[in-house]
Amino acid sequence: MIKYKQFTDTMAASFYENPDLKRERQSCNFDKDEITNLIDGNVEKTKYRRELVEYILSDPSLKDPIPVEYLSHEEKYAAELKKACLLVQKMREPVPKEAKFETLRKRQENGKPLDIGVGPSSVILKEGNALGLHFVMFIPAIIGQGSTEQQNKWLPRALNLEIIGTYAQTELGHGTFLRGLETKATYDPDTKEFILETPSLSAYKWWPGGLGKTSNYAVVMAQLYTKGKCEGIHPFLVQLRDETTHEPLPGIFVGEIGPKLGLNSNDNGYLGFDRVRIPRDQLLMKHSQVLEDGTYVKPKSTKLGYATMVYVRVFIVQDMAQVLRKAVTIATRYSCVRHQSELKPGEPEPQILDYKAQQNKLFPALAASFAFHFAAEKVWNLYHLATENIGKGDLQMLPDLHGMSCAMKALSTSETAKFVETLRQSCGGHGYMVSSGFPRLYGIATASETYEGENTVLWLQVARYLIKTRMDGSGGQSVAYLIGSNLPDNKAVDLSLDGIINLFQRVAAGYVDLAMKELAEHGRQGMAPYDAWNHSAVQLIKAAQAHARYLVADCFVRSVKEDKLSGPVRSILNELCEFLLIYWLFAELKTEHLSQLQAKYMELLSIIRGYAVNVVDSFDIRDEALGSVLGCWDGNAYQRLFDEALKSPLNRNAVHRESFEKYLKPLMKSKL
Ligand SMILES: CCCCCCCC/C=C\CCCCCCCCC/C=C/C(=O)SCCNC(=O)CCNC(=O)[C@H](O)C(C)(C)COP(=O)(O)OP(=O)(O)OC[C@H]1O[C@@H](n2cnc3c(N)ncnc32)[C@H](O)[C@@H]1OP(=O)(O)O
Ligand SMILES: Cc1cc2nc3c(=O)[nH]c(=O)nc-3n(C[C@H](O)[C@H](O)[C@H](O)COP(=O)(O)OP(=O)(O)OC[C@H]3O[C@@H](n4cnc5c(N)ncnc54)[C@H](O)[C@@H]3O)c2cc1C
Repeated sequence: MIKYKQFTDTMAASFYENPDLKRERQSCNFDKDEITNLIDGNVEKTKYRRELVEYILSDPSLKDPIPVEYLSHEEKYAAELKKACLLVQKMREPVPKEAKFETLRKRQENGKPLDIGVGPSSVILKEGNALGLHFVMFIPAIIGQGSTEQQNKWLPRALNLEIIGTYAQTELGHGTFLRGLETKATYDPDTKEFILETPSLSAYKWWPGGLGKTSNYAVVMAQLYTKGKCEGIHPFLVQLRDETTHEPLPGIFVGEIGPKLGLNSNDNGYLGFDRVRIPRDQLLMKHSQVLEDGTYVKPKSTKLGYATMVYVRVFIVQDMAQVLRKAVTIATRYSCVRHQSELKPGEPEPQILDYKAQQNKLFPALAASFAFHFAAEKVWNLYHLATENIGKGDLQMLPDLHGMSCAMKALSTSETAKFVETLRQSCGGHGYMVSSGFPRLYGIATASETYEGENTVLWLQVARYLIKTRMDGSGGQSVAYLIGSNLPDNKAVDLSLDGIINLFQRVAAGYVDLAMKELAEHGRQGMAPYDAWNHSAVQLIKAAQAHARYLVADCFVRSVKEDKLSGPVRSILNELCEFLLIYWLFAELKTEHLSQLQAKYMELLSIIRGYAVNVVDSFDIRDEALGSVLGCWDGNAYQRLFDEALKSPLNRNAVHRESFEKYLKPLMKSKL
């Protein structure tokens, strides 16, 4: 290892706490645990999560020997898969009898497995993991699409990881337009089997997570043909690889699609079929069936086959709140310890956190992390209620669930991606380092804008629901304000939270009406409805976005009003809520309202400045989980940046001998 002049000794560094951070923490005047518990769900859940994270992090076999970024594509996959498998094994073993793991042990003694979940697994699996799709889509697809018999047969094996699966829907030629998928499953009544076929290059499945090398099964979405008729896309449970040798089965062409912008430990894959036969009972038959003679039994709604996507859209909102909490923790702590430039002439360089322009970059993201947390809770509850009703044959809530999950998925992912980039910029040059943690978070946020429904496409689904509601009054609870007499009144702007929510409704309703006008105008000019829709897309998307902001804002306001909060935490959340609402309104309002809100916005910047560091501390993210040299709890950013740089293989020797001798030296010695 090459030498550098050392300024901090290692022992001293382990007791270090940056004085600026220390000062902020000493002036904390609220109970940080209250916010931690709020995010976890309750005190018991916090205790469980903390023990689980400690349990995972204290295992040396789950640590990365070197940062994964220095590994090759192949090594990255192998290293992260190894950790994922060891983690699953660890969760099955009895927890040692140590006081610090008491909650975990009791849980096991009560016959409850240790549930890894999103948060704890992401503590060590940060680059997208090959088993993720198995838990997030394969198992939910069996539950949501399989009959009771099918669930009894397949779920225990999947839950035990005797089989590992993915969700194979997207094809090279089609991702958004599901009716255009080409993979065929043709029923053969003689053998009582389906024959799976990939009829063209564009029909190859392309993208599914964990498909390339890891999965031996998949839920495959294919066009169902029976009795010579196409009945549309349906889910089939298909074995891809031999359960012992892991070799692909005959007629299966499977592989990995190569490096991506992020999530590179996940072996996203391709898949083709050459007349692969599967038994009839591997069509997942909860909602529709093919009888032995080939008779097709229709579902109550063709959209029930899309339910796995709805589930994951809901899941993603929760994931985005988590990504935002990490990104804003990094940027806020770093802004507290970083001093730059001159605020008052001749005075010492201030903390960059004191610049209003910097606060304007950080605090909207801080507030939004709470907004998406509450939105995720709400849409999660709605999902469970709607699914329960669907189970009883009542599909009434389906359109509202679809509208709400699309709106919240699209807003949470697009805002998170934008905020992560702004937060990266807020850390100047150091934010551009991989060791800052931002590139990984950006990789997740931008992928989420595309997967599980590309955002533009989801905005247009929301717009379709808004326009329909405005026209025939048929929509559910989330769009009730657009129906006839419920329309928000045009009273003067009132700056209470309820007043601002009323303003959000007015803005959204205004955009919906503008879009309707535009559609009608195109119609009058003789355009066909589908052409008019295409020509009005810009306005329609604006309406959908304003509606989504209203939905999330409304959730935030309602959650802040709940009486379980203490006075100090309630006022912090109240201020953050008001602040975000004003921030979002700035994007929508005309100048006459702006000056009223501008003063309030600037006042809130100063108030939030007072507690921002303590609020991000209360997110309670361990340094190992944050994965950022800039955002560590102790604020020792420069030392950590340096230590991380020294891990670069280029620093093993003072001279990179081979390239110097072979290329640099001859170049420098050669004459023109
Ligand atoms: C040790 C390891 C431990 C691991 C532990 C794991 C823990 C987790 C780890 C990490 C956490 C990470 C969290 C997130 C991970 C996520 C991973 C995701 C990976 C990605 C997967 C994918 O991308 S899968 C593929 C997704 N694809 C899509 O989403 C396609 C998008 N397209 C569509 O949805 C449809 O085609 C579209 C809706 C756009 C149009 O459909 P179409 O049939 O053409 O319908 P249309 O004519 O437009 O409308 C008709 C009618 O139907 C209504 N409708 C449409 N969709 C729905 C629906 N889903 N539900 C209800 N109704 C629907 C629509 O509104 C219309 O109604 P009417 O107006 O006619 O009334
Ligand atoms: C990291 C990652 C993981 C993924 N994992 C999986 C997985 O596990 N399983 C799986 O099946 N798939 C997976 N996918 C695929 C993903 O679901 C699709 O990429 C996504 O649904 C978008 O579809 P597409 O790629 O066909 O884009 P396209 O639909 O071709 O979009 C291209 C452009 O066309 C626009 N467009 C398309 N249709 C319309 C329209 N009607 N109106 C206006 N504009 C339109 C879009 O807005 C976009 O700008 C994954 C993708 C990524 C990036």
